[in-house]
Amino acid sequence: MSNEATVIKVTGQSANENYDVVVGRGLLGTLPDKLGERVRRVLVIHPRALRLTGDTVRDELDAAGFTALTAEIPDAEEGKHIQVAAFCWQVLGQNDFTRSDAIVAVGGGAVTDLAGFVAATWLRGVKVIHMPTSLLGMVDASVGGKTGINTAEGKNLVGSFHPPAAVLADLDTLQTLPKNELISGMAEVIKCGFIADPAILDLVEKNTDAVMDPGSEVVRELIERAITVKADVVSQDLKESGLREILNYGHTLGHAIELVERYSWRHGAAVSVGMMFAAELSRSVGRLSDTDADRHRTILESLGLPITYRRDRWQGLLDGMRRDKKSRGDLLRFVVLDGVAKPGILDVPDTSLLFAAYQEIAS
Ligand SMILES: NC(=O)c1ccc[n+]([C@@H]2O[C@H](COP(=O)([O-])OP(=O)(O)OC[C@H]3O[C@@H](n4cnc5c(N)ncnc54)[C@H](O)[C@@H]3O)[C@@H](O)[C@H]2O)c1
Ligand SMILES: O=C(O)C(=O)C[C@@H](O)[C@H](O)[C@H](O)COP(=O)(O)O
Ligand SMILES: [Zn+2]
Repeated sequence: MSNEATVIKVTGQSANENYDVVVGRGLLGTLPDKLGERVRRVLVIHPRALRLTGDTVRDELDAAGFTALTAEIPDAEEGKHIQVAAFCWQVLGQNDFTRSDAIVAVGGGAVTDLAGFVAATWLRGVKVIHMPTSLLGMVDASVGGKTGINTAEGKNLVGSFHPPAAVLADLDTLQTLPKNELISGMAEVIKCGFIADPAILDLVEKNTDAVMDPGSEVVRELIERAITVKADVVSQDLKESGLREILNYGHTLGHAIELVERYSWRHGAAVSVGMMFAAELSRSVGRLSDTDADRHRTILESLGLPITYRRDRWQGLLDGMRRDKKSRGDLLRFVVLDGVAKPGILDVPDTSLLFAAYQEIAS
């Protein structure tokens, strides 16, 4: 097992906005260096479930001479709420955080999204470093600078682009991650396989047992490959003016399912059904072969990810999908595939096409 850290580089809009995504073990000791010399105060934001880890990070920073404190926030999507951001702003204000101070996010994607949003908005932008502890957080949420919170109307409807100064993905933290969370993260890994890196799909198909072992070399390779896909895309198109939309494969329906289910579904599970839908849509308009569409079903099912959704929820899903960020006026837009690693966009002015594709995955 390799103890060497892997560094994947993300290129920003200017040289001082470049940052490293470090994948390895025992990375906490490298945090002070990543924060840099100007930082004095650090707020470590973590969920209740990771109190011990958050406290360890704070103590390490204290020992390194920083003034560090923690903010404990509600778990999972409960944390991506305006009132939670307001609580963090209050802590920052009451502790005199200046523009040269910093935030460290310790947790899954919900924490990095919320902490990134707080960092983007405090004094109009302070430094944030992400220490993702879930698979999904490592391969997706901590990279690329999308930050956000949910509103009653939908997922991630408020947010901004605020890239981190560094991402430290410590593989050891995955040892305590519940299995369903590992599986959820695998959905985003597989998404990267379908949109850009077919080797990911081959690895998952050939190593079904090792994929479920967070300590395996296969999981490490999958993590590094998925981060590389994301880093390449966001380095070219940070603000989603074109290419970055491919990272939204499966998310138009996926986010609508999360909303309809009041966030009781894991993000990756919803994206899994969303990818099935996008594949059926791609097939129905003659852009994706039967073989490639069916490959979605077999690979997602092999990991225990859901591939169908309730027939009676169509209208609610359609309402949710209209608020997707890729929509333009009344036009719904979907990321589709013209083949594996050949993503494209489908404009859908007529929802009957969507309904027909939905019948293929409705249960
Ligand atoms: N900004 C982006 O580009 C981006 C990309 C993908 C997903 N997201 C967002 O990320 C969120 C999903 O992320 P997630 O799946 O990590 O969910 P999450 O943050 O809700 O974490 C999932 C659960 O795992 C727990 N957990 C995390 N790490 C753990 C560990 N090491 N040990 C034990 N428990 C642990 C959490 O406390 C939580 O209960 C969604 O809100 C999604 O919208 C954002
Ligand atoms: O980074 C991106 O861009 C993505 O689309 C990655 C998605 O996996 C992620 O869930 C993202 O938060 C969705 O973004 P949104 O713009 O649809 O809210
Ligand atoms: Zn996602």
